[in-house]
Amino acid sequence: MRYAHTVEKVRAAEGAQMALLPEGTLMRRASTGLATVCARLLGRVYATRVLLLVGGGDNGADTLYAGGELARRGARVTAVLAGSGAHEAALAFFRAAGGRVADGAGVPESEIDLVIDGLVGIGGRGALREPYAALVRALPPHAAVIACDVPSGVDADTGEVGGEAVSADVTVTFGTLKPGLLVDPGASFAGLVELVDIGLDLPEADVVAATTADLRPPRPTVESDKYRRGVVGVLAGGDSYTGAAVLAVGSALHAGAGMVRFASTEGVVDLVRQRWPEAVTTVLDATGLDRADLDRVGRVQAWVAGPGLGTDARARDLVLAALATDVPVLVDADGLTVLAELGPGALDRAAPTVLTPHAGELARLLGAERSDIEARRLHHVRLAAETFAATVLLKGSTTLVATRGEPVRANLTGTPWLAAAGTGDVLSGLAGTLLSAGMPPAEAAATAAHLHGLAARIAAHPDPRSGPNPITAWDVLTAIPAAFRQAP
Ligand SMILES: NC(=O)C1=CN([C@@H]2O[C@H](COP(=O)(O)OP(=O)(O)OC[C@H]3O[C@@H](n4cnc5c(N)ncnc54)[C@H](O)[C@@H]3O)[C@@H](O)[C@H]2O)[C@@H](O)CC1
Ligand SMILES: [K+]
Repeated sequence: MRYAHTVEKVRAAEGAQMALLPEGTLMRRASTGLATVCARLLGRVYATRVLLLVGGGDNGADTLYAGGELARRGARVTAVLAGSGAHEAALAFFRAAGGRVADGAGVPESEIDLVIDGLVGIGGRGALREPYAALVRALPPHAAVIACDVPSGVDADTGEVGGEAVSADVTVTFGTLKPGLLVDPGASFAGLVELVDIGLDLPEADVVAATTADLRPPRPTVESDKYRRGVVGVLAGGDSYTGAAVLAVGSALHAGAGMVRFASTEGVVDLVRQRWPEAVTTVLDATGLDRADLDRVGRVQAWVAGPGLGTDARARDLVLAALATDVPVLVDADGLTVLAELGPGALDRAAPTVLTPHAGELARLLGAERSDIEARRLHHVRLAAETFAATVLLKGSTTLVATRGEPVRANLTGTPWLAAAGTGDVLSGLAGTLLSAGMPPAEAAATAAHLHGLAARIAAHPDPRSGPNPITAWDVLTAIPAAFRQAP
């Protein structure tokens, strides 16, 4: 598991440690950790050319100490002092180790093997100001970049990027991850995140991210029968869209459902039955549906409502019927459009509800601009979980899952190829199956996102010796069992 804490919690934990330790101990732990990762990335330190971007705060100080350690090992290290002042002791250490300070305030025009970004860390506020922003723009495009603690320009608490930001290959972060390293857009600037333990004693995390080793997908035991393993009901498809139903049902089947019950209009039921004879299907009327109709479909342990459902009266009736049951309900796609019209009051129910919007759907649910959702993903996913009293899975390059009173879960798997039609239907079938197996809603949603991202990677990158290939939602669906094999 990876844990991220807000700046406030980090500062409190640092303060508590600093009161116990000789002055400068934490900074030396941090900078030695940073130098170690830099040396590893360089391979051979001697005679390499390293450029430091040094801000006026302690982030710059860490960078000067790390640069000094590299200079001692024979690297040619040049520091650009970008702030109005620099940490005196760190600068003295750097010079004594053989480090050079650049004459001008710009990026020197020499060859560079590695840039260490120490402009701002957790003390950064708002968009990068000049001259810092100009330095970031002037960085050579092909140099490897290691960010100290946080890529400068990324808000450590939120991942928001208000202007110029350093695009790092690796971020070496201290004590704990910061939420902005796990949440987009910040996460996409952080590259690989390496944690240096500086001995902080931290409270509960604000954002967490599971590794594949942390996954605990439900597995059948000798006592399991199809009912106890989980029966998932799928309400999907309509006159306009039929593929979504086929994908959601197929995904639920591949994710290990004991049984998938599917209900829709006759044409869609025919299609699903042809493709998935394993599914148990029911034809429902097009009008006047309510909870009694769902009872007729049969007992389920969770409902998935929405993929390809349309947004007409029938869709609304079906969503409301599912919400009127006493089992967990996942609302996706068209179901979310229907829900945006019904409002949060429709989710006043005892059993858990999971919503799986992309940024556009969440914008409709919250009455916000899509661009604002994308710029402030952490804020909006939390707001949605509060407003709708539901578990909210916000899709995107890093998917987030929020539930009231719990840390937000960030997903680390996936591939840009996943941005393809139908992959959302696959995710909802998968998450619905995990819900029906009895997983708590946030864990079911996060585990589904993780497996979905793994399946996409397996499909897009079947051979590690060659590059990735485009994928369809169908490829993701059929790779779900392979994704399960990677979990412990
Ligand atoms: N506090 C501690 O005990 C430790 C701190 N450490 C390091 O210290 C860093 C925090 O240091 P500071 O609190 O000094 O803060 P930073 O060094 O992160 O940033 C503060 C400086 O950046 C400037 N600044 C803030 N926002 C800016 C913007 N948008 N544009 C331009 N300049 C901006 C401020 O004016 C100030 O000079 C951590 O990120 C980490 O690197 C580590 O050494 C571990 C121990
Ligand atoms: K930095």
